[in-house]
Amino acid sequence: DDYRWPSPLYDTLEQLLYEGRRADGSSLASLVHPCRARPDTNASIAAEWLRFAFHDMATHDIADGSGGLDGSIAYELSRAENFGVAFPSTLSDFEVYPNKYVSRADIIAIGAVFAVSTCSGPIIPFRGGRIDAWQAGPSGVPEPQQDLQTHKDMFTRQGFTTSEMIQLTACGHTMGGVRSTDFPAMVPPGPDTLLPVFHDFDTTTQFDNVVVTQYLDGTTQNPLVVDSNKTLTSDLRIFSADNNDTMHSLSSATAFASTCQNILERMINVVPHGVTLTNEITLLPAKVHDVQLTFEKGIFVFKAAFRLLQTQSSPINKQRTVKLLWCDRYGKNQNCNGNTRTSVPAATIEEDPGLSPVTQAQGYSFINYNFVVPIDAAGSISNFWFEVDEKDGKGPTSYKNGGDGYPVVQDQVLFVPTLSKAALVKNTTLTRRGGGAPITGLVKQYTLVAAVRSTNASNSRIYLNALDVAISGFPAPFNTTIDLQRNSSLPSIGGYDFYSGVLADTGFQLTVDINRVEADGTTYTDDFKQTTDLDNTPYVAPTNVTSTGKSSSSKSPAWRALDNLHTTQLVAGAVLVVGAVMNSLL
Ligand code: HEM
Repeated sequence: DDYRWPSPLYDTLEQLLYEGRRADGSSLASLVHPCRARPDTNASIAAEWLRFAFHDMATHDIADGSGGLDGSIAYELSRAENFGVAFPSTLSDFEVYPNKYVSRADIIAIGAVFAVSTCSGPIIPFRGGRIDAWQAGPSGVPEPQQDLQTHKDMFTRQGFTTSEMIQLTACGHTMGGVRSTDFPAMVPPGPDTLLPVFHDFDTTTQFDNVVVTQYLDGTTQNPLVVDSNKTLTSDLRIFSADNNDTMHSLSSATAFASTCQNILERMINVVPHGVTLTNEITLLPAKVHDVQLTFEKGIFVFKAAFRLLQTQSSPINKQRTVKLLWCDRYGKNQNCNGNTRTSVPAATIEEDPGLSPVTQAQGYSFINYNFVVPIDAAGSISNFWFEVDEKDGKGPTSYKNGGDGYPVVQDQVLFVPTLSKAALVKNTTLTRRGGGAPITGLVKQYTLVAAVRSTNASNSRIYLNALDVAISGFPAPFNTTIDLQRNSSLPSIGGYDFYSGVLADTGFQLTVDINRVEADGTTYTDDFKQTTDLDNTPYVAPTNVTSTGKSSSSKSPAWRALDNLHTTQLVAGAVLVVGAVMNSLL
């Protein structure tokens, strides 16, 4: 495998798929998992999500490359082919999840993967990289009153043969059913007309072959097969389109699962021409995440989380020790030429095995080792790695990112969440796209703070890009750039000055990239920072640091004094003092 950290696109997609949540913890998977019904209705959320993906895809034209899974369905809900309450509910389920690296179309695809696996179906391999259309596209989703030839032509246009049309429809119509609120002639409403009555496609709510076996043995109650109005029995026409050959081939549970896995994978990978999908996003056995060099309570800290897999069948090894190790970026210990720093986790977090249906179905859960360590600003940090010792006599295993460790790409400009904040304010400035009246109501006003390494900073431009694509109704992304100004109310610490800027946003997931451009054009970026917690970030105190390594004899007395300080453990409270001493030496 050629994965190397950081790979923000891969890392972000991997987290959403296998942890079920976006970076700030909001869980997409928990909306549907475990195979849930929508509160206050009888609807299967999994069925709604799977159908949503089909309807977004179904407009594809393989000849001209238009349409496909591109999120255009958000703008197509007024069409008869997309009618019913399920579509707006699903759209709002997905609303808060897209961001810089995950398109709404990728979320629709992951939604289909979750939907199938949470109801005990196969795991559909997932690739990311779909691109959102941000506007309505062509129409062309099948409707039940259309004749067989029309349906065959539509699936041919999408790139599927008759047999594949049968497979896809059977794999779709194994969950959920027809609802009275949408088709009252097929499904008579109950006494409460607002509460839909469902006639399910088969007698199970699971993703299974029962839809096929009940069709073949004549016991099916699928309204699209048995309704007395033969105009609406599209499943009967489709399932029997090749003398039931395809339906017979789907009758065993294993054949159904593997055929559906393949054909649904193809379905979610139907994208407009010109869109290139990533490689399959597979579960990383050891993953680094939530890495941040920053200031907390006046201390320069490095934070990193290390995620390991845990098989659900075996207990966590309580003897295991996990260490973070790192090298200084500057000074005599640069690149661990002298000392190597090390520390133990500030917190160990066992994750709920039900975090993502896909991970759970593979028999895994996660355990996270979260590190928070004080960093001597003068020495800073260049790269880090982990050592895991199971205490089984085999010695520690190193996790070095396939080589030289995990890089701390830069320390020149750093987001400082804990000095940043967000407040709800009355809107005065934001207007609608394309002009018109200002948006009424409250907007979130952010004050965002960056730490800037003081070296030559007066010649640099410090600015941030703020992006929010999770906006109600998806009118357009919020995308803005603001320059940050030196904030004199925040005194400099350890060779860093603080800069800040203010912006307002109506969306649900603002992320910022903080940039520093030097006079010679060199650019440093602290990429894709979340703004959910900011000054409410739960505080975890830094752990002690141990320094190991041989001391060279050819050092100045001042360096020896520092060595002593380091080997006797650099504690959180002492870091600023040390930083000051070393600054004066460098
Ligand atoms: C000619 C092809 C198809 C036609 C005419 C068709 C038609 C329908 C109709 C009329 C309903 C009932 C909707 C309602 O009551 O609001 C339905 C439900 C559903 N369809 Fe299809 N469908 C087709 C193909 C597919 C395919 C290919 C998939 C997915 C792979 C799919 C997935 C679903 C699901 C999961 C439901 C249940 C939704 C729920 O319970 O909320 N359908 N379909």
